[in-house]
Amino acid sequence: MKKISLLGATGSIGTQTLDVIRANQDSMKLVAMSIGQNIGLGEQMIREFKPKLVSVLSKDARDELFPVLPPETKVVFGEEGLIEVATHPDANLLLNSVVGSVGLKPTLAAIECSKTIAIANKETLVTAGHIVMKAAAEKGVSILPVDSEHSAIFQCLNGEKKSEIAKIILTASGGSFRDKMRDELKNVTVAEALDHPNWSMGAKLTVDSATMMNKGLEVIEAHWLFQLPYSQIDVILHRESVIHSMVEFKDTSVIAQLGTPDMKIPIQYALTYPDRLELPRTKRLNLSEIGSLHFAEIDYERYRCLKMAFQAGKIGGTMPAVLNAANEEAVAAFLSNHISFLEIETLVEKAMERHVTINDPPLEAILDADNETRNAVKKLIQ
Ligand SMILES: NC(=O)C1=CN([C@@H]2O[C@H](COP(=O)(O)OP(=O)(O)OC[C@H]3O[C@@H](n4cnc5c(N)ncnc54)[C@H](OP(=O)(O)O)[C@@H]3O)[C@@H](O)[C@H]2O)C=CC1
Ligand SMILES: CC(=O)[C@@H](O)[C@H](O)COP(=O)(O)O
Ligand SMILES: [Mn+2]
Repeated sequence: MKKISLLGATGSIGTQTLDVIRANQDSMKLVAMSIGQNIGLGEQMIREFKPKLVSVLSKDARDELFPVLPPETKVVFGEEGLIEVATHPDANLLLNSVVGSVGLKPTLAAIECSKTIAIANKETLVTAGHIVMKAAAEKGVSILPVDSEHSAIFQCLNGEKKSEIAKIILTASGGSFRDKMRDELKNVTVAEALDHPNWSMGAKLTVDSATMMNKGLEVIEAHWLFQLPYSQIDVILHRESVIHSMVEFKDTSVIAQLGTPDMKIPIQYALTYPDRLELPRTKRLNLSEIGSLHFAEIDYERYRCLKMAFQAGKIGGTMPAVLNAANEEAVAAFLSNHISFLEIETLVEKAMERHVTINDPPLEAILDADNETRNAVKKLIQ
């Protein structure tokens, strides 16, 4: 039985994870979960899945939720609450689908308690991949990818030798503005940015997809998950999001993983690995219906966030945490209409320029870099 702690239950990945658990109650059980501010949806979920422990964003939210819940549900809050959910003694697997670098500490705490990690929260590996992977290796804990590209590569690598990989190739849809020239991006709106051509996802990730910072975060995530240098990680534009990523081997052979753009596929695979279960309500891939698949080279001047992410990854140390923190603040400011779309990349660039990298940083140095960067970016926005 998979006994699951779920962080970010009310989000896009969280709700789809609960769909998978609901359909597989004979082999999966929700033990603990966290929500943010969506108390209404959280309450419905608690009534349906009856987790023993729930974490909410704030003490006020806990006080609002606590009286309406069954007495056997324990409600906690804040950063400590996320850690309590991630380390619940009855759980054997953490699915981390909270958004942002707030996901890092709970992941590390769960590894310490020897839980299997199904990781959707890409910011965990972007900010502290070296610490997370080392801790997981020491504890003998598996880190199973949920992100569609990383799940694809994980599936392509099944049984293959790492020494025989030439490169991994992440596919990128190009996001909401892929058919616009760079100077057409000056006045784009939040609503336009949130209109992703292929995937339905949370707001932050949908904007990241439009700037291609998402692909940049995924490049860094792949570097840590598959322990490959950046010279062996490539990105290609692929409009349809049908090929979720590929691996090219030394002998030029390429293995790709395909499927309809439905996150329930990689979520369920992470929860059932190494087995595969039926996924009844997901549309089967019909290539003759799709007709043709398209590919194009990335223009790194058009997608400067992707270029900066490669730079941050290669610099290493605290720089990826700075890239990520600046991006989180800038995207939040764009979503609340305080800055324009193109200012996102300008703010990330300024944050990277002002930062003096600390190599092989301990966790405290990463958290400091994250915090300092957020303050600096907030000042630039005022
Ligand atoms: N959506 C997708 O298809 C994919 C997502 N991912 C990654 O998975 C993660 C989640 O993405 P997604 O589901 O789209 O995001 P959503 O914005 O849809 O959901 C985020 C979840 O985190 C909660 N949350 C937000 N901020 C905080 C906080 N400060 N403390 C505690 N909880 C918080 C939200 O609570 P509430 O809503 O209640 O406020 C919600 O439950 C991201 O890292 C993303 O990059 C990776 C691949 C695909
Ligand atoms: C579904 C998923 O994994 C997202 O992270 C996806 O990668 C977004 O697609 P693009 O960033 O390619 O637009
Ligand atoms: Mn992805």
